[in-house]
Amino acid sequence: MDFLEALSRPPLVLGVDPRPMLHGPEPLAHIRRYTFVLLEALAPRLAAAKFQLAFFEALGPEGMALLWELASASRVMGLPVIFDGKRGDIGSTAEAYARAYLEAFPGSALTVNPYLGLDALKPFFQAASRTGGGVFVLAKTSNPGSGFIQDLPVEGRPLYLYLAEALEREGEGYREGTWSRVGMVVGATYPEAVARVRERAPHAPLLLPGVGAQGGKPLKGEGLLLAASRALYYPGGRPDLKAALEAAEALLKALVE
Ligand SMILES: O=C(O)c1cc(=O)[nH]c(=O)n1[C@@H]1O[C@H](COP(=O)(O)O)[C@@H](O)[C@H]1O
Repeated sequence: MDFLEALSRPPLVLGVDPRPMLHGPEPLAHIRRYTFVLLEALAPRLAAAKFQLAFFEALGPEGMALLWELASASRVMGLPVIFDGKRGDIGSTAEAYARAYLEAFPGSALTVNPYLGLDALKPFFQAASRTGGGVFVLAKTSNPGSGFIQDLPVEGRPLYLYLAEALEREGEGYREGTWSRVGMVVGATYPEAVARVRERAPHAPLLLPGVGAQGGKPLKGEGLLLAASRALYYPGGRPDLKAALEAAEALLKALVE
């Protein structure tokens, strides 16, 4: 399955950011069961599942084994997998990150950090091209302090728009029809930034995290993938299958109608 097919699925992304303290005396076993059931129930209603690597890394080697298992299961269910790792390094190391998360682990797409420059992003784009995957480059992040660097003025516009223009140009070489494999992350907490990035980068899939727990509201539009982690995975602050399904339906209703 090509990652770009995610753009024609329902525009909701389930963030899987497991907190072991919420899962009782045998947290890994409970996280495995809960996530499997949730994925099975929601797979046809989602664009993708997004696994935040930090939460699995924090569980040690067993956490990484669980990540592999859950991501593989998602792919078997026909659900694209976004690994949220915000990776970025010099080109030769970026190649290893790309192999790790777009090939060795069954990722369809990976979030990456642009701080090192375009040469350091290229290995990710090339890997995505090889694997039928996607890359989401951080443009305007959802956190309150993202403007410290990302809003700095560059030739009359904020840095994140300068970046969006450069990535739209770069992404042209990785475009298949309407959509490029070079996407961007823009926080749903900054709807005006989403509109400005979309204007400058009409072919970039945009991943919009920050819905719910961070105060972001559902935003509709072509190529926008709305991501929620706590609001979907822990509605009411804890694992709750029924409430999670209801939360997904409510978000989908707001997105599709
Ligand atoms: O790349 C991301 O997914 C991301 C980018 C961003 O700007 N803000 C952001 O919150 N995220 C991730 O999206 C998830 C948000 O979690 P919730 O606030 O629980 O929905 C976390 O896994 C964050 O690491």
